[in-house]
Amino acid sequence: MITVEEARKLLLDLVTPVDTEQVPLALAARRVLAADVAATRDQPPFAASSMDGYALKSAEVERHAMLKVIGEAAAGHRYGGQVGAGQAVRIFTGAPVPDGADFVVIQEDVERKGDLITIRNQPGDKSNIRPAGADFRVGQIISSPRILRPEDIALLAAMNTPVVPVRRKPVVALISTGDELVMPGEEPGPDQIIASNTFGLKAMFEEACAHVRLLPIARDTRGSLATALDLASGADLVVTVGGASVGDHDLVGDVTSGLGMERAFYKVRMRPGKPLMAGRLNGMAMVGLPGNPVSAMVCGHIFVLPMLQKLLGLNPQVNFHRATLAASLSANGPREHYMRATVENGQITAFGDQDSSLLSILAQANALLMRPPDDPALAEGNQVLYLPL
Ligand SMILES: Nc1nc2c(c(=O)[nH]1)N[C@H]1C(S)=C(S)[C@@H](COP(=O)(O)OP(=O)(O)OC[C@H]3O[C@@H](n4cnc5c(N)ncnc54)[C@H](O)[C@@H]3O)O[C@H]1N2
Ligand code: MOO
Repeated sequence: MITVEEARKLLLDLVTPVDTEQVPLALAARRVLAADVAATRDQPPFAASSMDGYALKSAEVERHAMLKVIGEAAAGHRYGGQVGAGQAVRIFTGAPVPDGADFVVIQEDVERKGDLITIRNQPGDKSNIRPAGADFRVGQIISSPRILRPEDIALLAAMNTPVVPVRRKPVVALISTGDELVMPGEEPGPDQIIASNTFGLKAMFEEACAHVRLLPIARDTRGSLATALDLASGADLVVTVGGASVGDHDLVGDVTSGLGMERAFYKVRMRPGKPLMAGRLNGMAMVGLPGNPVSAMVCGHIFVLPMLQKLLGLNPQVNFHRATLAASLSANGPREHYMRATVENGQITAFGDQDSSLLSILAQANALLMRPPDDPALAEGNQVLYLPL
């Protein structure tokens, strides 16, 4: 059996970055920027007032000075003239500072009567002027690749970028397998349960910027599975859930082999998630996840998310954090173990029952505590690694 690290490497070898597309800025949030974007203007494009007040010459700023107001500059409407000695221009936040002025006295420090102002309080040294280009200059770059956050979107907008080059969303076809499954909302028969994995995985992959095609549940027959796999064609990645183990009704391995899959590996030294398989099927990367609900979700985090990152042109990574054990742990077996756990204030506690069918415990967890293979028993207070959920 191969290690988690080896499996991840083989999985990443199955995918290459998808092509790019142009999307309107308003639809670019959470997409992956595919090329550097350069500012096409300076911001602000002119020296601008940062306060409401009066623009004048700094040399004339002193308590009791009296100046004549000769005009007004508002945001979007500059004052076209020149500010001379003894003169001031009424100015508002965001307005271009008129020629001749190099200081803005805030209106709270001024008393106005008609066209005359008197500086009542000594203004500080701050000029209240933002120089042209203070925020960014023409040519300043937003570098790719990056997932566009609302903060990046605001900057792209300010740089006057109405259309943004992003990676197309990788298409993931998701197939649940099993006679026991019905869709949420359907009436399950007495021996049936509700398909949960595909919905959890769909949410996970969509959060990672994939376009997910949820295909009909494949029944435990070769024909049904082959039909579902056929419906997957055209996807960048096909993910099956269940039917990966050794039981008589676990058909994914057989059926994909029959369809010509070049298998990359089967089985990983990991818990949960041992019966994981992967390969290349009809030009698509194919991952067969184990059916146990927690196994499928954990494998989604550990293996499929890095594949999506690579498809999106990002550097694939699984970022472990460190925490202190709040309760002791018994020795680990030979498989790398991902334990559902809660982290609070740097203290981590694994749940007592780690059965891979227990979604209710997964939903309470906010971390997967990682135990390396053959890790010895650990006392409270030891440092461990975990993945935040
Ligand atoms: N003799 C052995 N039996 C099993 C082994 C083994 O090594 N030898 N491995 C166990 C491990 S570990 C896992 S994990 C499971 C994986 O089995 P499959 O991938 O074949 O999954 P299924 O048998 O189809 O289902 C397992 C379990 O999960 C439920 N399931 C499946 N799909 C869904 C879904 N979409 N939503 C909700 N629940 C789902 C299914 O009903 C089963 O209860 O094999 C062990 N057995
Ligand atoms: O790997 Mo199974 O995923 O241990 O439950």
